[in-house]
Formats: sequence, C-alpha cells, structure tokens
Amino acid sequence: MAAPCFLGWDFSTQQLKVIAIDERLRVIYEDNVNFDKDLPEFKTQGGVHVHSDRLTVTSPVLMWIKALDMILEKMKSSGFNFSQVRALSGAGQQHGSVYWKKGSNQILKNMSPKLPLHQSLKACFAVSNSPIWMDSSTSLQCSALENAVGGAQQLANLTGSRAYERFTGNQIAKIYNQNPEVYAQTERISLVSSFAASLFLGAYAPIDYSDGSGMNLLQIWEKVWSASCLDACAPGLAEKLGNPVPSHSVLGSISPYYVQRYEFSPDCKIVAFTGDNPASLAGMRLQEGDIAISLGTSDTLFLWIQEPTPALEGHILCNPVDSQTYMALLCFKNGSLMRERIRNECASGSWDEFSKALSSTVTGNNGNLGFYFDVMEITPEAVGIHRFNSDNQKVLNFPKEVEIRALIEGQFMAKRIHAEKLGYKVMPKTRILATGGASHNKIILQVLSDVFNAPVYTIDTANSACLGSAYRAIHGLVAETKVPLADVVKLAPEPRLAVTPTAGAEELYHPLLKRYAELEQKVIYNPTSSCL
Ligand SMILES: O=C(CO)[C@@H](O)[C@H](O)CF
Repeated sequence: MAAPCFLGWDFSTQQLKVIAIDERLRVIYEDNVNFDKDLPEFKTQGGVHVHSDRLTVTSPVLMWIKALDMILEKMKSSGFNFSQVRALSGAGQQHGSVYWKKGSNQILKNMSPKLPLHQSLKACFAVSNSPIWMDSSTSLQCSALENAVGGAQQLANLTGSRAYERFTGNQIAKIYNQNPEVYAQTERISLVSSFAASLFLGAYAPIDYSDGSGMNLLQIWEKVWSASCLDACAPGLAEKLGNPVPSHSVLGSISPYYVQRYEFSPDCKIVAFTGDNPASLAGMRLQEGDIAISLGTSDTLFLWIQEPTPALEGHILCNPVDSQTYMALLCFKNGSLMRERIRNECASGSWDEFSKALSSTVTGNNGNLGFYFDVMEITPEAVGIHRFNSDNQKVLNFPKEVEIRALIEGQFMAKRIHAEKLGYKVMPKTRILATGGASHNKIILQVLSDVFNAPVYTIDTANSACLGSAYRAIHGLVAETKVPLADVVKLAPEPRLAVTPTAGAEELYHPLLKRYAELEQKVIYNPTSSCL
C-alpha cells in the first residue's frame, strides 16, 4: 500500500505550482508550469495582460485550465502515484474572478476522462479574460459602493477593508455596468481559489471565508454576504456566488474524471481552496500573537489577530486556519527598492557598509526620524522624503549614517504603528517571522526586534502558499475534531531564531513610536495642501 500523501496547489499570478508532502510533512514531489514560458500561445507577460488603458489587467481563464492539464500530465509521465493522495487543497491569487456560463455546472459534472480539461471546459466562461488583483480600473465602482453603505470606514467595519479597485465586488460591478448581457449569462462567479477547487470537485465549489474577505462583499463578523454590498454591486449576486464556507471545510471527494484519467483514489478529499496570502499564513504556521514580515519589493505584514479594528489602511480577513479569529494584511509599497536607493547613496551600494553605518549609530538615532516614500505609499497614503530632528523640526538632510538608521527605524516603526491600529497587540509570546531579502541581514533584523520588542525568527517562504495548502489538506481531514493546524503540522521544520531585543529598547522606542505617529499625520498626502 503506497504511503499516503497530500497535495497543495497554488494558482498564482505567474505560474501554477504543486507540492506533495508525506505524513511526516516531507516534500516528496514539486512541480510548476510557468504561464509565459510553457503556454506562450496566450502571450501573457508575468502571467497577465495589461490593457491599453494601463488600468485594466486580466488573465485568460483557459490558460489556468491548460496549465493544470499540463502539470497533471507531467506528474503522470514522471510516474507520480496519484492513488496515494488522501486529500488536496490549494490557493489562488486573491481577488481575481471567474464567470461560469449557464449550464457549466452540468459540463463540469460530466467531463469525459478521454479529454483534457480545457477541451471539455472551453465554452464554459462568459468572461474569457478574468480580472485579477493588479487591475485598478474600478474607481467609479469603489466610490459607488462606499457611498451605498455609508462611507469608507463603514465598509471597512462591515467587510474588513475600505473599497479597493482590485476587490472582487467592484470588479463584478464593472462587468454588470459595462456588459449586462454577459452578467445575465453568468450562472456562477468564483474566485480564482474556488474556481480551482471546482476543477477538482467536478462541480461549483464554494468561496471560503478567508478569500471571500477580499471581495468587499462578506460581513467578516457574521461570515455572510452583506446584502447592502451585494445590492450595490449587481442584482441577484447572492445566487451567483453561492454560500461561503469555513476555510477548513471538506467539500467532497475528487471528481470521477481524475479517478478515471489519472487513477486518483475515489476517496481523495477536496478541502476548500483559499487566497494565496491566507495559504501563506498556514504555510508559515503562524500562531496567535505572531507577525510574519515579508521584506520584499514591497514589505508585507501578515498578522494573526483576535479582535481586529478595521481601518482605512490594510485588510482584515477571516483567519484561514481558525474561523473564530482573523488575519490582517498590511502592504508597504516602499520596501527593498527604497532600502537599495539609500544604500546606493549613503553606503556606496554596499550592504556591508550599510550594516556598519547602522551599527555605528545609536538606538533611537538621537531622536532623528524619517519618512522615506520614493513612490506613493499606501500605508499610509504619502509620498516624498520627510526628515525631522529631535525637536520635530523639518530638516533637509541627515549625515549618511543617520539617514540609514532613520530609514530602517522609520520603516519598522510604521509597521508596528499600523499593525497596532488594526488591533494587533505585541504580547510576551509575540514572535516575528521574517522572510525575504533583508531578512538575511542580522543588523537590520536587530532594529526590527528592538522596535517590536520581540524575538525575530527567519523562515524560507518560497513555497509558503503551496506548502500551506498541503498543510490545510491534512488539517481539513481532522478539522471537525477542533485540532488546531499547529498540532497537525508540528513535524514541519521550525523557524530559526535570529535576534532578540536589546535590553532597554522598549523604553526607548515607546516615546519615539508616539512621535512618529504624530509626525506621520503631517506627511500624509493631501492633494490640496502646499508641499510641507
Ligand atoms: O492583492 C493582493 C493581496 O491583497 C496580492 O497579494 C494578491 O493576492 C497576489 F496574488
């Protein structure tokens, strides 16, 4: 009898990835299909089409389906034993939407195992090019939605976020506004995650609470669709969405299509798919009190939050591994490119020199504070470089080593301030899980640890969404027993402790954090005011 295994899928922007793990969580297979390289007939760049208006961004839904056909054939040719798969789950890029044409549920249910998926499903979509998270063409729909529910903060209180152009409700509203006949032909609207789950289920799969939190449509407290939001976007929308489900739900057994064509076991269970960021939270095995910080081109924070306070920045989502709690997502656009520009100007382009300069300056930088936004920042909405001395006077420049510390301390103080605005509380058991380029620099991590007064661990998250999906496949089989995901995956490799807080740092940063928050109000972008 072949040893049981579990599959995790990730339908991300640029590629389709799959990972197989055994019962001891060891990776026994992984593969990917790169949309640009392996499916050139779709002529995508980075997996997407940016339209001529520079605002509309879509991906061909048949490309995603062909990628699945391709990866399953690759697995079959490599001799992968599908019969050993006990359960599978997956992730999809958040916010993207798929529009199934009337009658498609029947086609899904009766796919012939003699044909690849894309041949059976090629006529199933009312919209061939799905809007995805990089789209920003729905500002009118965003304003209409916020007005309909009583404003941006009210919408955030209801759905966890103010209106964002990429969020699915606004995308659906645009399609209804611009192509009512396409909307009328649509029997079912899926997210990328629930669309992918539907392919394996052989029927329409429900949207899970966590990815559903990225639509501006789900009441995150009651976990039901908000009637006022649905009505503001399009008529009869509830029926087209179906009812949302807890993210750990077992949706059913795999479609007979896969049993007959690939020899999956008929008992292989499908666990609800979710968004890529919620799946990454599972893959990083975040627990209550943890903060995951991805230090990349943009810096992203994932937070596990018990009692969130939705704000006009950031996003509160239902937690994918514990439906009684929440997760927050904060994105800081000025991340590594900002750090590299200051490194080039103040440390001759050398990270060693940058680190030496950071080590040579005192914690708290003698009260000098800086805001560094080469591009329009989204958390908060601000742009430009703003420096203040210890008397809160604006200054035009700092000495190079002071500039370097002001940049790093400022970036991390902003993260703590905005995390706490969303309801996060730094607790004695708080761990920071750092990933991404800058997480290899211990001098930078020491500042992070001091600002948060918490130990910093490093983890490799290259496949976190895929791995998190495989973990969630295991968890889904036992979730009804209320076993937490952390217990199910305790055999996974532990994060590595990198640095702990410097004694006295908390007392020093406490007043600085307060000053930073006050000064931030002065630099926030106000198109009508003269420059500061
Ligand atoms: O828009 C985002 C999150 O809100 C992105 O991280 C997408 O999920 C990437 F696929």
